[in-house]
Amino acid sequence: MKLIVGIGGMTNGGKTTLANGLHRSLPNCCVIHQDDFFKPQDQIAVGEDGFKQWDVLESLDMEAMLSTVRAWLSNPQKFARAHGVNVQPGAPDTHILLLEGFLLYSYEPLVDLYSRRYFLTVPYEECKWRRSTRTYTVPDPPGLFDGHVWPMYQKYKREMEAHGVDVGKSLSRTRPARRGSEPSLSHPSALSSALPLGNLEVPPEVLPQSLLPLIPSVFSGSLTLRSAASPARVTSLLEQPQ
Ligand SMILES: Nc1ncnc2c1ncn2[C@@H]1O[C@H](COP(=O)(O)OP(=O)(O)OP(=O)(O)O)[C@@H](O)[C@H]1O
Ligand SMILES: NC(=O)c1ccc[n+]([C@@H]2O[C@H](CO)[C@@H](O)[C@H]2O)c1
Repeated sequence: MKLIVGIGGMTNGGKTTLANGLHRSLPNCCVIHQDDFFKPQDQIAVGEDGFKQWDVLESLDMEAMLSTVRAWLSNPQKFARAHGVNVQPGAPDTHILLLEGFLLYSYEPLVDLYSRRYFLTVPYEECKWRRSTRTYTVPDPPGLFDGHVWPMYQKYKREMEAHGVDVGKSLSRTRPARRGSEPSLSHPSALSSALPLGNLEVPPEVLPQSLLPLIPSVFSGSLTLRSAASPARVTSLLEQPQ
């Protein structure tokens, strides 16, 4: 069985931290980071506002990202080996691909491939503060967060909601797969079924509390937290009733 899990959401919501933690904890698990598909700096348009438009879909080479996902789909074992992931001989024949990024659900060819979509958010103030502590390969110019990053986040989230892209739900009950979409996962109704993956031990600092109720429905087996404390600041669309 092949599972593609989206770890999406706003900038600095903790996506990379969570994806890397799950990647370390799960067997036969690969991760693809959307940030690795930014176009070169000289191809990033400058908007009327004077800012380089890093936070729009056109600034990412999404065709290249889709090709990488297709390579995994066509042969997850080979993909895992090529990316230094140990394929565990005793583990069940389940392969997981984590896609991590801030615009995961806005690119039509990918949107129906997910078995599960997560969307991590934190409040505006927390996001702005975290972002101010980060230095990207191209550092943020003054005013970028309020002038570009936050408005684009709101725009894409509104569009995602308008298109009915559900997050945090078993996708066998949500959008039907587009006919003829290639590649597709073999049996959508099987995607939300329990997977015998054995124990998943996740340190609390990488697992927001709000994700706890949902993780076991994707990754069965037992979920162990190494300590009782867990960051509580992460809020999420996941908390919407299903
Ligand atoms: N659960 C958490 N609780 C508190 N802080 C966290 C948590 N997860 C991540 N952080 C902190 O938030 C910041 C951003 O984390 P991370 O790089 O994982 O976010 P991201 O969503 O991948 O961001 P970006 O997409 O902009 O690269 C880091 O400083 C990290 O230490
Ligand atoms: N990774 C990069 O090259 C890069 C350069 C400039 C800005 N960013 C920011 O990354 C975030 C997504 O993780 C976006 O909000 C970009 O602004 C990334």
